[in-house]
Amino acid sequence: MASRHRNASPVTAGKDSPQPASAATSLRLVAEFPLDAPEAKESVTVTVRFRPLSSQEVRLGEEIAWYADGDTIVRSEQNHSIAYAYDRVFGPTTTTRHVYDAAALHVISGAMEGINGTIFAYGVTSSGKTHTMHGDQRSPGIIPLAVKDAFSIIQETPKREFLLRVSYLEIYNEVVNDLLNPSGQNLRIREDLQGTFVEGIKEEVVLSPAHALSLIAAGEEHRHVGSTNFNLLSSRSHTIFTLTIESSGPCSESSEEEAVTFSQLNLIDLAGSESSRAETTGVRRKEGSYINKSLLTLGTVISKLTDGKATHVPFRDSKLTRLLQSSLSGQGRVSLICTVTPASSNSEETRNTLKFAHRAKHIEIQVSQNKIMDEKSLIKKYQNEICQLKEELDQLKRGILSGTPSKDATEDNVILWKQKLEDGNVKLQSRLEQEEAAKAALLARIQRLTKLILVSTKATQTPRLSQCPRPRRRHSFGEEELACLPHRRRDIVLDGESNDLFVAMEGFDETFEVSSKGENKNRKGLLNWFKLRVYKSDTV
Ligand SMILES: Nc1ncnc2c1ncn2[C@@H]1O[C@H](COP(=O)(O)OP(=O)(O)OP(=O)(O)O)[C@@H](O)[C@H]1O
Repeated sequence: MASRHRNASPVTAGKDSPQPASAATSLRLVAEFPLDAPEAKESVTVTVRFRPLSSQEVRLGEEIAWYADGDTIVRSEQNHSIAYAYDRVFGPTTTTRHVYDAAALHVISGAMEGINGTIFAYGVTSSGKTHTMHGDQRSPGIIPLAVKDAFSIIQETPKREFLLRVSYLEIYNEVVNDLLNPSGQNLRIREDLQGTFVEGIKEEVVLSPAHALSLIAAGEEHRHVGSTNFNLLSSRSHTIFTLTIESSGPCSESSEEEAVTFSQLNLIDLAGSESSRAETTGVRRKEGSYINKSLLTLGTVISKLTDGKATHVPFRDSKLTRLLQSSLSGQGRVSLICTVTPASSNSEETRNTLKFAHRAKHIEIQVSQNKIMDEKSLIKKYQNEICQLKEELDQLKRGILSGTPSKDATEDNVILWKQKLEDGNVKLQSRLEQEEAAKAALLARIQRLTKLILVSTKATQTPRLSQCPRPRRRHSFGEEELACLPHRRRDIVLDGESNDLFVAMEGFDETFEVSSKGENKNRKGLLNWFKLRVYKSDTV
């Protein structure tokens, strides 16, 4: 698969400039799945995003220490010969949409085709990580933009069926907590042939962007956030939002052996690395030391991966690096967005971030499409069950019909049949009732399973849907678009039936109930705006 992003540009001169890339190490895990496409080598996409000086920094008379010199260079204001080069550098006025297009879009579209993807924001506290990953009402972040695009891609891909699941966790003081399930605390990280995973984490099948984002918003309620000297709403934990994508041809058309395409997209908002000036006492200091330790381990892992000689990479030294192991080992696309502040008071921290970013550029990754050949995939399980149930339903209907008089039945037969009933043939009556009940149960099961599988409505657009403007990636993430996405409703017509089935999003209202409870003062709440919109517009 062709690389869709730029390679590292050469670094400009300067005593502080990083050295040319050493031989990059690729420790790719062996994929369990057979691959039908040749693997392509890429490097991690590394971008740097400046935030503007805050009003407080302006008030304090802070000066600019680092600045974006064109599209790919970060330069020191004090010493112009010190400069670093990246795939892209975004100045303080760049919108998140712009960052998304350059740093995230290729990862999301790859994930929809079966290539694992990881995007993470790294930077000191208050440099703009959460602003970049989550965003706010005026400027949606990479997570909502990615979720929306994933559903748009499904809409643009007729003749393929998708199943999307999400999970959302935080690593707080080296403990993994499930943000979608408050009782899922201190979860264990396990390993199998496919890599590391969190045991017992809740995964929710999602039916629409609104559904997925309402789950994130609910999860945000549980995230650890606190006030520090530098940020009133500082993230005190790392969070990983995972979108698991399965897709395959439709059940009826796919042969038994057809593989399912499977991938995971990890969207990570790291807690900010903290300087010793950051404070503090008690809880905040403890949190800070855990955050720094895990980020230090991340830095060490990246150094080892890129120095070409390392025999041991200490993935196991922190929960964060353990969970990122397969991504950092080169399995799937990785995009690192380093957020920095131009402020002179943070000059040294910014330089450290820039060095970290530069090292990460030399990680080599292999891009390949994952396929599952067996029945492990959930989508295959559902598809097969739907086919089987439809067959059973057919048989049942044929059985019922054979027990009832046909149109062509002779008058004598009809009389005889009626006679039997009138004579109190209770057995036949109850068999009919039982079969009707079984038929209804089968139908209900088919409906429940079918609505979990997402398909493009392009081939079967109803007039109501086609009146809605088609979602386009370039639009802002508005209420109207969410309301008009096709995934809120799925019409299915079963053989011999003409049921127009409306999808009631099971669990959605319930989840929303939870997330729409009163405001949590501590919560960063950047997705709160979203919930309010959903509440108004998304009643299915
Ligand atoms: N690119 C930007 N444009 C405008 N405002 C920004 C930008 N980046 C960050 N900000 C603002 O700066 C403040 C701090 O940003 P944010 O909370 O995203 O930092 P953070 O890196 O996530 O911090 P922490 O690690 O402490 O959680 C917020 O008020 C945010 O709105």
